[in-house]
Amino acid sequence: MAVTAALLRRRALSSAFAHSLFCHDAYILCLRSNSDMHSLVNHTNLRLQRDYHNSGKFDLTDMTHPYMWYPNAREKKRNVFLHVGPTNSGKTHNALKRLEASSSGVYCGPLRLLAREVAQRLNKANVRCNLITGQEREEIEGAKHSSVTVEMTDVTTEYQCAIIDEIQMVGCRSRGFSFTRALLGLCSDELHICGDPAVVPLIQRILEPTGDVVTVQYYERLSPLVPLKTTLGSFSNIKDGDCIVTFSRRSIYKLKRRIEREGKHLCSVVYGSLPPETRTKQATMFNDEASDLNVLVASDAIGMGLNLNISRIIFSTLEKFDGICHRELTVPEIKQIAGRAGRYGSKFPVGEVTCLSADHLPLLHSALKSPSPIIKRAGLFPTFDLLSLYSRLHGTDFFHPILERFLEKAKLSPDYFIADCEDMLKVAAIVDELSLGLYDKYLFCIR
Ligand SMILES: Nc1ncnc2c1ncn2[C@@H]1O[C@H](COP(=O)(O)OP(=O)(O)OP(=O)(O)O)[C@@H](O)[C@H]1O
Repeated sequence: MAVTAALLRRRALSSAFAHSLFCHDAYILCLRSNSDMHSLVNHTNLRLQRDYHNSGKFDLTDMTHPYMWYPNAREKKRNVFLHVGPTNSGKTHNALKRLEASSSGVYCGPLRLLAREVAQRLNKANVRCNLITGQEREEIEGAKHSSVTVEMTDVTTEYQCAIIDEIQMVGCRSRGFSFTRALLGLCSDELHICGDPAVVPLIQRILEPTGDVVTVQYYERLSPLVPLKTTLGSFSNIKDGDCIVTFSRRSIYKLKRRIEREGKHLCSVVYGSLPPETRTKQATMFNDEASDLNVLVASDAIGMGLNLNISRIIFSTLEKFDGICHRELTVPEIKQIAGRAGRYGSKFPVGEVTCLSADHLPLLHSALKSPSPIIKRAGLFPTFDLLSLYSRLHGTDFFHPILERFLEKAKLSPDYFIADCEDMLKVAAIVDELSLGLYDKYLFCIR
């Protein structure tokens, strides 16, 4: 009770404090009166530095030039290679070859499982490689390479070679900003970016003011992918190498039981909230010809980049709950998931795709034929430096009011959108109850 009362008192104090701070809108600063902030700015942000030198003022909420947030990267003229094409076209393979041959480097991917796959590949090729994700940290002595989930990208270390995989996720409303941060901030001589061709014009526009040299390489699919004219029909038609895709844990286990009841197959399961070791084990057992688990039931967690021995993808539905509402899968999502079938070099050189319900066949076929819609904007979120300066301007370490106010005032160029911060604001309200520094609060919110 006492703890709750203290927390409530603190929250009330925090909002009263925030209100008094924000009654007058003081986000245009004159730095001459604050040498401490001046030195912080000089060390952190070229844009602020330039505006300060021009006029003695800056607007902290001006996010129109995010490429200037990363002075280390801007000191380099990076050679950027955009590897774009359909799934299973060898984009990541070619980029990884460069990473393996480099003296230092980093792979930044969208999934823990993918980061693990790359770390294993490099270590197997005698290139020592750390694995760093939000949940795991496996450091290898003497390693000059790391494989990380994109949120863990280190924009302060210098690399010879860096990879950002599945760059089309730059347009994702909740995670896109981490891809933008890696894209603008990685301090690497060579930067390889892999993904869907729908993102090319946006990346070219975003990188235009950086001085980077951008080369685009287009790829073709290495093995055929055949959309079937008929549905699965009966569960007795399930065969080795099939992967049934569905979008809730409940239906994953329901389908697994349904298939195993036929008595012909045992199923591995892969979905996002499985602990990483379990997920890796399930994927490995499905890939292992000696294992009895020869059918996979999975969520869209298998959709990106993973190399699994899948012969046929069977969509149990083409709708999913995306955290806000039930909606139809998008064209890129359908193509991405379907593209897992018939991976080049796997046991099944030709991939097939179908679904359980005949009602879904027309959408499946048309999606596989359509180009992905062009991605027009990239996610953006203020750096810690900006929020830290903003909080010091307002003299508070309460993260929620700072973030809320900053986002309200933020100014962006047309190539960017501000990340969906609903969840971050919820986390900010909780971490404001704890005795943490602003940096820890920031990390809690963005990872
Ligand atoms: N030149 C090659 N030699 C041997 N194997 C290759 C070659 N190119 C690609 N592969 C293999 O083909 C499979 C698909 O390649 P890769 O993962 O690079 O495709 P991708 O275009 O990045 O696909 P996605 O977009 O689905 O991630 C991988 O198993 C990869 O190792």
